[in-house]
Amino acid sequence: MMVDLLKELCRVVLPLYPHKSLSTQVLVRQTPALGKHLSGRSRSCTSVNHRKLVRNGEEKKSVIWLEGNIASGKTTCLEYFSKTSEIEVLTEPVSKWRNVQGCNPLGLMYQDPSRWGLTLQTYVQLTMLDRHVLPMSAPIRMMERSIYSAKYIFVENLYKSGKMPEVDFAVLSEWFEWIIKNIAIPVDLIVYLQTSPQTCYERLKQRCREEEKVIPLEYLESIHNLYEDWLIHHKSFEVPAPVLVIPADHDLKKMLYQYEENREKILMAHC
Ligand SMILES: Nc1ncnc2c1ncn2[C@@H]1O[C@H](COP(=O)(O)OP(=O)(O)O)[C@@H](O)[C@H]1O
Ligand SMILES: Cc1cn([C@H]2C[C@H](O)[C@@H](COP(=O)(O)O)O2)c(=O)[nH]c1=O
Repeated sequence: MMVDLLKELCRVVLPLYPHKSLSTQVLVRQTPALGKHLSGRSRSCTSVNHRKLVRNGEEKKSVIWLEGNIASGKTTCLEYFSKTSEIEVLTEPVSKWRNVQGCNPLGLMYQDPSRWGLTLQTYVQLTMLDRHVLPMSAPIRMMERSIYSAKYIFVENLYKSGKMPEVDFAVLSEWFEWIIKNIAIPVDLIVYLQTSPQTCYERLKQRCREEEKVIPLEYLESIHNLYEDWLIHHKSFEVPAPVLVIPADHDLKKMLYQYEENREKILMAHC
C-alpha cells in the first residue's frame, strides 16, 4: 500500500523535476516503514508528519527567503548578494506574472482584483512552487519571497479587503494546504527587509512599473501590516524559520553597509 502511495505521489509531482531522474532526486519524506530505503531532509521543511517529496543530497545546503513589502529593496539586496560565490539568488518570477502566453495577470489583477485575483494568485502559487523545487546549484540559496508570503500576505490581503470571493479563497487555500502538506518547501532563515509603507511608496513610484501605477499608499500599508503580524508579532500564521530583521528605510549606501554587517548571520544559516 505504501508503495502504491509512493508511486501515486511521484506520478503527481514528478513533472516538477523534469531534468532529474526519479531514483536519485525525488524522495518521499521518511516514514518508519520507508525509512530503510529512503532519506528525508533533517532540517526545517515546513511541516512534519506527512510524506513529502524532497530532493536528495541537499541536506547541507541552506535556503533563505528574502521577504518584504513591494519595492522594499529585495531585488537590490539580491543583486548585492549574487556577487558572493556560495550564494545563488532566485528572483521572483514577476516577468511571468506580467506575461503568460501573451496575457498579463498582474495587470489584470490591479485593474479588477475581484475578477482576476484568483487567476493571478493561482499562477503565483504555481510559479513560486516551481522556484522552491528547483535543484540547488550553490551551498546557499537566497530567494525572493516564497509560496508562504504569496498566500499569507497577498491572498490574505485580497480576501480580507473583500476583493476576493469566499469561494476563490477556499479553492486557493485548499491548494496551498495540499502543497505544503505533500511537498517539502525547505527554509532555514527568513530575512525580512523592514520598511515603512511610505518608503515603499516612494520607491514604487521611482521604479515606475506600469501595472503598479494604480497602487495607493493604503495598499502598501495593508501589505506592511500583514507582514508585521506574520513575521514580527507572530499574530497570524506559523513562521517556518527564524527571522532576521534588517531595517531597510535607509539609503543605498547604508543598506550595503547593513548587508555586510549581516553577511555572517546569513552565511551561517546552513550551519
Ligand atoms: N536603499 C534604497 N534607497 C533608495 N532607493 C532604493 C533602495 N533600494 C532600492 N531602491 C530603489 O527602489 C526601487 C525598488 O527596489 P527593488 O529592489 O526593485 O524592490 P523590490 O524588489 O523589493 O520590489 C528600485 O527603483 C530601486 O532602485
Ligand atoms: C508574491 C505576490 C506579488 N504580487 C505583486 C506585488 C507586486 O506588484 C509584484 C511583485 O513585485 P515586488 O516588487 O517584488 O514586490 O507582484 C501579488 O500581487 N501577489 C503575490 O502573491
